[in-house]
Amino acid sequence: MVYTVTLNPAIDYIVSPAKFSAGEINRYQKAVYGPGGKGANVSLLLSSLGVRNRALGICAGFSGGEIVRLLEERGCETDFVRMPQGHSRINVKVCAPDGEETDLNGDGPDTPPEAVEELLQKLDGLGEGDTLVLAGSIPRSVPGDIYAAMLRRLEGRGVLAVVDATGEALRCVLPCRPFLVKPNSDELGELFGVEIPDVGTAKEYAKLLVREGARNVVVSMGDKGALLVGETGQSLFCRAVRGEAVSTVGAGDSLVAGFLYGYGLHGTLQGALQWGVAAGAATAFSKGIASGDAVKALYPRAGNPSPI
Ligand SMILES: Nc1ncnc2c1ncn2[C@@H]1O[C@H](COP(=O)(O)OP(=O)(O)O)[C@@H](O)[C@H]1O
Ligand SMILES: O=P(O)(O)OC[C@H]1O[C@](O)(COP(=O)(O)O)[C@@H](O)[C@@H]1O
Repeated sequence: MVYTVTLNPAIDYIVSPAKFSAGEINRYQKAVYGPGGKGANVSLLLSSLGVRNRALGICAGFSGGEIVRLLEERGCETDFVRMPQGHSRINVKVCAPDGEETDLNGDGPDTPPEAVEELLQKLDGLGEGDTLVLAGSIPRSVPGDIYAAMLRRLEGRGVLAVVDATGEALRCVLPCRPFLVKPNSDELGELFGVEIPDVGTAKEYAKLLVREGARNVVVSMGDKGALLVGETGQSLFCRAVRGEAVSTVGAGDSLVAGFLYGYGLHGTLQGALQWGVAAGAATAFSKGIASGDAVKALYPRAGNPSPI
């Protein structure tokens, strides 16, 4: 069974004004909104692909209730810790007519240690055959090494760990030997204080994450595609599917969901990467997270990942 954890879920509110200039009134006609936050997005797409999973996390207030309701409405099993104070964030995504996207992502509500402890206890039942996806930002009030603490708590239980995090939260999980980490190229660059202009540079720095403990690293590179570097020295690149991007919000989370779906289907990193790239594109080509059917329809257009 796959479990996703979203410490900082959100309602994603996506608007596409006819013009967008900072400092001015920008009017839009219709908004698309849905449950968001990285783990929640992974759960949404896995459910739509028919992979049984449970979305865990911490939420608060009216928006937290709505996030859970929307997830369940779309077929997800949920088990969120609900906090009595504050409210989960509403992240506004502005898609400008020139294709540029602006994200306004909140900090999230104050999250006391008791809420975190309640969540940790929910993880105690995981064991052999389970996959745990830890994804997204950590609210300020929660210790920055919480993902590493979760993985240490599960050590020796045979749980496959996937981490989509940034900065120190990512770095400190590496000694726990996660099965997969998925920075995008900007996040990988930030970790080392460098720019990642091309696949060759991405490979060089992904290898360093493997040396620090990651078993596999997927570097997502937007409309270029995605690179995988594995602990066996294997590196594969899969070019992005060509098409017109509508909104790339959730493309990275979709890549993670597609990767897990493909890994379950084929049992190979190559198959996993190809499904991941198809899923990322399917979401980039739609507003909001793509449906499982859209991912399956796009899969034949995703090229075979090849050694690089
Ligand atoms: N414009 C696009 N066209 C085709 N595929 C895309 C596009 N943007 C993203 N993708 C696919 O989705 C994956 C994840 O997107 P990316 O933007 O790198 O992740 P994140 O959302 O984490 O920044 C990419 O590796 C790519 O395969
Ligand atoms: O937790 P963070 O890093 O603030 O990110 C949250 C945002 O990222 C998303 O999960 C989308 O992530 P990706 O575009 O990286 O896949 C949104 O749903 C959400 O608003």
